[in-house]
Amino acid sequence: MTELNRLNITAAQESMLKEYLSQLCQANGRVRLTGSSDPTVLWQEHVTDCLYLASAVEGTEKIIDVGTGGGLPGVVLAVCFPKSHVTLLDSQKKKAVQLGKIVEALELENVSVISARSEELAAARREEWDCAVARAVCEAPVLAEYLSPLVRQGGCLLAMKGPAWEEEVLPVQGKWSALGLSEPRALPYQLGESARVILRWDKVAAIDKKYPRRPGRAEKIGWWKNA
Ligand SMILES: C[S@@+](CC[C@H](N)C(=O)[O-])C[C@H]1O[C@@H](n2cnc3c(N)ncnc32)[C@H](O)[C@@H]1O
Repeated sequence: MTELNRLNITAAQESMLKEYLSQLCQANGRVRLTGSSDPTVLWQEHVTDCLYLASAVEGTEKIIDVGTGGGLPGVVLAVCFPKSHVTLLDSQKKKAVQLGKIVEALELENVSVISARSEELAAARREEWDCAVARAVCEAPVLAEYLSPLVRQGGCLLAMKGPAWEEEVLPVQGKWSALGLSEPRALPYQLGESARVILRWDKVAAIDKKYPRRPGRAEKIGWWKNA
């Protein structure tokens, strides 16, 4: 399999991302937005990681980052692609409030911050985005149920995953069409010592009207059990 490359950024983008990390560390003192508050660790393990995703979404107009927390990967994508519009979504209001302040301080005009669960947003703004991305939110099958109702037919879903990704997708093999999706494709890359992948599903058909289900149903009753 061909390895994914990290997106090359300009000096101006690098300096904006460093400013983002500085804002993130300050905000972390108010609300826990990310595990580490060390800018070097955040750069090496978080921003660098998201730059691999960036090479997979280049050219996409409307992106939504579901479960964005402190803005990862969405803020990195917004800095890399000023012509794209990036929606940052998190169910925790206190995180969204702090993230809104970071976005304002960075003067990022191509970003919206929304506090809601993905199921609520998808009910109101069904299949509106070209691409939905997520990092460290939940296992792939549940995540796909969150993301698919937000994405238009012809768009794609991208999930950043560690080495255990195969265990997550195996039980659902051959069933993804129930969510209007192709079988997932793994785009591998290496982050330091860690073998990682971006899982990509193409949205090949409109999703059934029963999705999104009510908030919380996706974790309780796996969609694939009846598919
Ligand atoms: C572990 S954090 C990951 C944050 C960030 N993506 C990162 O890589 O650092 C997961 C976030 O997903 C949010 N989340 C979980 N399920 C969600 C849903 N259905 N809709 C919106 N946000 C959700 C949580 O509130 C939490 O902030």
